[in-house]
Amino acid sequence: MALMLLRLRDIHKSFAGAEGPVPVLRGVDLDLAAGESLALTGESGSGKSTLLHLVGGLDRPDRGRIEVAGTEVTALDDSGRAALRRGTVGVVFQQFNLIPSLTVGDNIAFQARIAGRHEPVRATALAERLGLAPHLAKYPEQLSGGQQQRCAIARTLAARPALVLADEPTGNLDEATAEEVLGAMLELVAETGAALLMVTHSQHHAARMGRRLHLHAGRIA
Ligand SMILES: Nc1ncnc2c1ncn2[C@@H]1O[C@H](COP(=O)(O)OP(=O)(O)OP(=O)(O)O)[C@@H](O)[C@H]1O
Repeated sequence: MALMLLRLRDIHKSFAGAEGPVPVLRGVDLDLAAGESLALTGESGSGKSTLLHLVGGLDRPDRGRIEVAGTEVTALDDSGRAALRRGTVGVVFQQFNLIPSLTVGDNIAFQARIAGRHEPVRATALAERLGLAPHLAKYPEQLSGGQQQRCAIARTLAARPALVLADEPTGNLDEATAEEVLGAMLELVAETGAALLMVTHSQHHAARMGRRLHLHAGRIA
């Protein structure tokens, strides 16, 4: 049986509103096995990014249990969750969070170095695959938004995380480039046997993923 990389049980999350807590997630269950790719869709404000933040250990649920690769994230302290993000979970968020003082090449290698998995040959191949080879010596501010987005994707994948979380990773790209980058992501994730959980607004992109779940009214519809 494939290793279960992600298991969510009865996840609840509210945020403070003017008239008391506003529930965003109201009992989310989800399983994702190694090698699977899952598209998470749902209208704007339905809680997709919130769910990714909880899985990535960037925030805590009010209730429920999150397990990543057999580790109960909900039981970890801040440093435990940071260690999980260094070693096991790779995140590509809407904000690229590239390091301005590092070249594109060093940005790509950064996460892999921290995880102790930097392989220059792999990093170069990734850069070529994502159309970044001519830009490796540049700095992030010299790249277009789409190139920065691809750099953030390369940085995450270079570290070979077991679970990749991506929030609209192709949102800044034109349709043709988005298609290509999504294809590359799916192949690269499949190559390493990782699991991919990706938020997308594109039904077309969702259809290219192994499974699709829709978030509505705080639950998986
Ligand atoms: N830190 C926060 N504090 C207060 N409210 C928040 C916070 N984060 C998210 N919310 C609220 O929770 C709801 C869900 O937000 P979230 O960003 O998860 O939605 P989303 O489905 O990812 O939306 P989009 O598709 O527009 O990115 C929204 O109503 C948002 O205003």
